[in-house]
Amino acid sequence: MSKSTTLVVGGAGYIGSHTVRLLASQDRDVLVLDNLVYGHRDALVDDSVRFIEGSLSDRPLLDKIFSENDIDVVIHFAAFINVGESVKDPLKYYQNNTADPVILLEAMRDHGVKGFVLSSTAAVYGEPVEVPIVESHPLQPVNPYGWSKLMLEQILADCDTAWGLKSACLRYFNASGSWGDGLIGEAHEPETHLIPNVLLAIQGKIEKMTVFGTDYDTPDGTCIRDYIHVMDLADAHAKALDHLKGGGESIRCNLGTGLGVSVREILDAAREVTGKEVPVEYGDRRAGDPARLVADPSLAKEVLDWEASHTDAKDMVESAWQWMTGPRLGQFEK
Ligand SMILES: NC(=O)c1ccc[n+]([C@@H]2O[C@H](COP(=O)([O-])OP(=O)(O)OC[C@H]3O[C@@H](n4cnc5c(N)ncnc54)[C@H](O)[C@@H]3O)[C@@H](O)[C@H]2O)c1
Ligand SMILES: O=c1ccn([C@@H]2O[C@H](COP(=O)(O)OP(=O)(O)O[C@H]3O[C@H](CO)[C@@H](O)[C@H](O)[C@H]3O)[C@@H](O)[C@H]2O)c(=O)[nH]1
Repeated sequence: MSKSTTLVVGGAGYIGSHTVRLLASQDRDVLVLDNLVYGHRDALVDDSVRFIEGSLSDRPLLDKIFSENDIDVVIHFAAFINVGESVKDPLKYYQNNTADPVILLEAMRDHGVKGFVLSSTAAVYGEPVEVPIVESHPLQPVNPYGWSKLMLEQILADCDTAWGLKSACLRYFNASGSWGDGLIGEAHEPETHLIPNVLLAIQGKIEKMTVFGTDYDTPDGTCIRDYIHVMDLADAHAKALDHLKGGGESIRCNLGTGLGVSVREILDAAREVTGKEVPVEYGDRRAGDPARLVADPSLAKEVLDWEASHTDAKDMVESAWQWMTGPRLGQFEK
């Protein structure tokens, strides 16, 4: 297998920085492009990783990058990720998550780069008609964020037909946890995700966390999600990279544990891990939240020989807590 360069777009973000660190630890040549709108330069902890600050829509910059490097696969993490914001400001999402990546794809086509790994999402399925969710489940997103990703999946399929672009669309469920040494972890601003908000409330960094809805048709009335450890996601990207470098066909698969965990179960896990009470209030449902999102992860096992190694919700919470109490206290400087 050749040691060509992997371009990681959005590699200074949460999932990207963990994947970049894993790839670097495997002695792979990695170049990160990130405009740092939400990412952190400090999240790239390996000196061997080259970094360029810039946007995926900057065609002259892309031409320079593809001309000067022997890039065979692009891993594309860069996107806006806030579902609620996508409902209020859909064009922001369609521009950055769907339209701008077309510029990246045009540059790839023109420079003969034919491998693409996409951060897709469980949001492409919308309100599930059957759980666990298999990849053949109807694709009916219920928000612009989900549509922005689904449209990009379709664009990738069309590029395969037209010029042989091979893609791996990885539909993540709920990313969580950290590298584990406190140097990198989840640092979204604003933070909307459940596990970090629970831990921020425990630390007193936010006054309290709100449970969005207790009247769902689930055993304890709160929403059920499939929490997948960020290191398992990173591992799946390494495997997807090998799949594409080895001449594999385009694939689309779920990345989850296959296990559903409720919001209340996350609160219990947080109490157990930290030994502290969670300052919590019980509020209304958040618009657009399906009651249950749980992956059937068998296809990923079949096509990538990948499966989650962390399956206990307590592990995910403990790992997030390690980041928030580690040397950087859950914060990047820049
Ligand atoms: N976090 C989750 O639970 C989750 C679940 C499913 C899918 N995803 C997808 O995974 C990907 C990564 O998510 P994350 O949680 O790491 O988000 P993140 O915001 O931490 O990372 C995204 C990175 O992309 C960069 N970026 C955004 N637009 C850019 C542009 N135009 N040019 C260059 N860089 C740009 C940001 O600066 C940031 O560093 C996203 O595509 C997201 O939709 C995330
Ligand atoms: O302060 C909070 C935050 C969340 N929740 C609930 O916790 C669950 C998980 O929410 P969150 O952590 O915000 O993740 P999701 O909304 O499930 O979305 C994540 O997971 C999806 C895939 O399942 C991806 O598409 C999204 O990008 C990613 O943000 C949901 O039931 C929320 O209602 C709360 O009760 N209180």
